[in-house]
Amino acid sequence: MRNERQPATLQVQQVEKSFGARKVLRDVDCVVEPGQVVSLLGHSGCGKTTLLRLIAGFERPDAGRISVAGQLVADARVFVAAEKRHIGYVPQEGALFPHLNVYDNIGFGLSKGPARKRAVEHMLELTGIAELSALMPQQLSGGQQQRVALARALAPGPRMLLLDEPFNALDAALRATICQDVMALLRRLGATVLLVTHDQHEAFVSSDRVAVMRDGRIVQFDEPARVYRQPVDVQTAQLVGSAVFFDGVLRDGVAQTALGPIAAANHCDGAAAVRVMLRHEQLRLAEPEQGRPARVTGIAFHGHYSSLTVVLEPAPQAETPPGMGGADGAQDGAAPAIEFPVRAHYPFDYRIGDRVGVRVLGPAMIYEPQA
Ligand SMILES: Nc1ncnc2c1ncn2[C@@H]1O[C@H](COP(=O)(O)OP(=O)(O)OP(=O)(O)O)[C@@H](O)[C@H]1O
Repeated sequence: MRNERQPATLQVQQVEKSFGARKVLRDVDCVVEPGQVVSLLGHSGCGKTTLLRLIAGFERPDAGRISVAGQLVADARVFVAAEKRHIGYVPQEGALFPHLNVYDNIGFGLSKGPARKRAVEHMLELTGIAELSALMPQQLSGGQQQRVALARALAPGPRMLLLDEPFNALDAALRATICQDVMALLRRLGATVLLVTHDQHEAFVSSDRVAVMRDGRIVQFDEPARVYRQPVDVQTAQLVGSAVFFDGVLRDGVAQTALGPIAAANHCDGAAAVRVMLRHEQLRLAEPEQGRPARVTGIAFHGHYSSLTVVLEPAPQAETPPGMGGADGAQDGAAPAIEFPVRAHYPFDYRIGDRVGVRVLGPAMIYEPQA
């Protein structure tokens, strides 16, 4: 950060928050280490902004504790005001002061004097917007406004930065570039950052850890790769990427499925009916004799890949896990046909009706069937 304040640890312990009868945060725990970037990822309404506002000091928790750099800032008795927490906050869509130019927006929270001038000029330089300094917010593009909002939050030298869906208002192409630039800048500064997003790609590329939120709880707090490969439950698996699910029977760490035996990526005890999750990239197309034989029943073009719907050919005497099957149902001594999409990358030359083989790469995540 610009001044001598060191990036801080954030500790959130058993925090609860309700608005009227509606419980918005339940037993929220997380620790963000100094200089770490952590994303809060979840569907709309799961409580992401509320958690950020509690940390910033705009709301009081009903229960639990929040500490910044080892200092208690909120619990049942203590409440340190937002301006005393030294936390930078970039709200959704920047929220610049419309009557102030860029220079004065950035300097808004600083006392007048040479130090303010130095800080604003440094921020203009750092965020690459020096030439915009005299312009009014309405004269700026969405991306430029985001940079000003970031410069304003960084100018007082906060010990932590909270970003609430800062790239939401930008179109897709600009969003990726601005996100990359801003996160690279924050990395150079060594800032502790909490980033709210509902875009899993943004969370993965930006963060050291991802906190997956659902119904006011953090259901998983992990490195991005673990969240993607070993999501704690089916909903988290679906939130962070596309997947194919099968029924199976688990025995000794191996799931018996219509695709054949698949090793379990997570620990499971005993033998049981289970739900098996494979990421799309774990399913590969091959010659029929080099994989589980199937037939192509549909092709959807997506640009850099095409999605082929395939129906597994009934396997004679296959060990059919309970509940597994498609519309055809089981025939005597044969597994039922089941249908799912497989991605084919360019170049490819598949047609509807082609016979293919389906191969599985790597282990699968195994869940309770009712999950
Ligand atoms: N001040 C408030 N008064 C009453 N209800 C509120 C208040 N703030 C938030 N809520 C409710 O709390 C729930 C969580 O809201 P929050 O803004 O934290 O969700 P979010 O995950 O950030 O959603 P989004 O991604 O849409 O911004 C919502 O149902 C919202 O209506």
